[in-house]
Amino acid sequence: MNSWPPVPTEPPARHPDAPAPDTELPEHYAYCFGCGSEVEHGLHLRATAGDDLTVRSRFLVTETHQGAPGLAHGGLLACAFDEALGTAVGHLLRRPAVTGRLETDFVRPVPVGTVLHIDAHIDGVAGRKVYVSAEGRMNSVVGDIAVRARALFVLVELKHFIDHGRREDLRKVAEDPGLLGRSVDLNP
Ligand SMILES: CCCCCCCC(=O)SCCNC(=O)CCNC(=O)[C@H](O)C(C)(C)COP(=O)(O)OP(=O)(O)OC[C@H]1O[C@@H](n2cnc3c(N)ncnc32)[C@H](O)[C@@H]1OP(=O)(O)O
Repeated sequence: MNSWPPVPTEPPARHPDAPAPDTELPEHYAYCFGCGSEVEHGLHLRATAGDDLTVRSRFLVTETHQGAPGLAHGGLLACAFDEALGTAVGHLLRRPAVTGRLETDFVRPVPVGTVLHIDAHIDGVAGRKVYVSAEGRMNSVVGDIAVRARALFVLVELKHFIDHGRREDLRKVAEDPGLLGRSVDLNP
């Protein structure tokens, strides 16, 4: 395996206002496919702040997440890891960021009905680049590893979302700010 992080990094610092360990984290956007409560067949990931630079997420694989009969779709598993890794960056650093690169190793098939326990860890920061990794275990925090993932998130300004987001969705959020879970500082 290639070395990780792939470039020299600084040790990341947990933001002083990051949620305390064991805090249940709110969804970051009600219409997010990964965590949003308004997306009927979304992934509905739930996450808890861990110690230091970690976040622990749970994802129940349902029959709407199948790729082969009775088995989770790999792309949806990648989505769950994108969400879990992004949640760690958002809540622990409290800075807006987007996924620049995501790699996944699918180690075991994941049957419908499995709860994946995803432990994400911020590994290093280099300028705007944040390197994060995670392991997903089957049905328990000490279960067999089913998926491993590593990602680069890139810190962005809020302007990124305003410039690129669809107008009608931005308007909806402006009218009902409660749709955003406020994981990050909007005026850092
Ligand atoms: C709580 C929140 C949970 C959220 C979970 C879900 C997260 C998501 O799914 S986000 C949506 C998916 N991602 C996107 O839409 C991002 C689309 N891409 C972009 O907007 C841009 O390419 C973006 C912002 C990543 C980078 O663009 P830009 O701001 O111009 O910066 P740029 O200079 O190109 O890159 C910054 C650094 O990252 C590096 N980088 C960017 N992309 C990559 C990549 N794919 N691989 C390796 N390095 C990369 C660049 O080389 C550069 O490095 P350096 O600083 O050493 O020169």
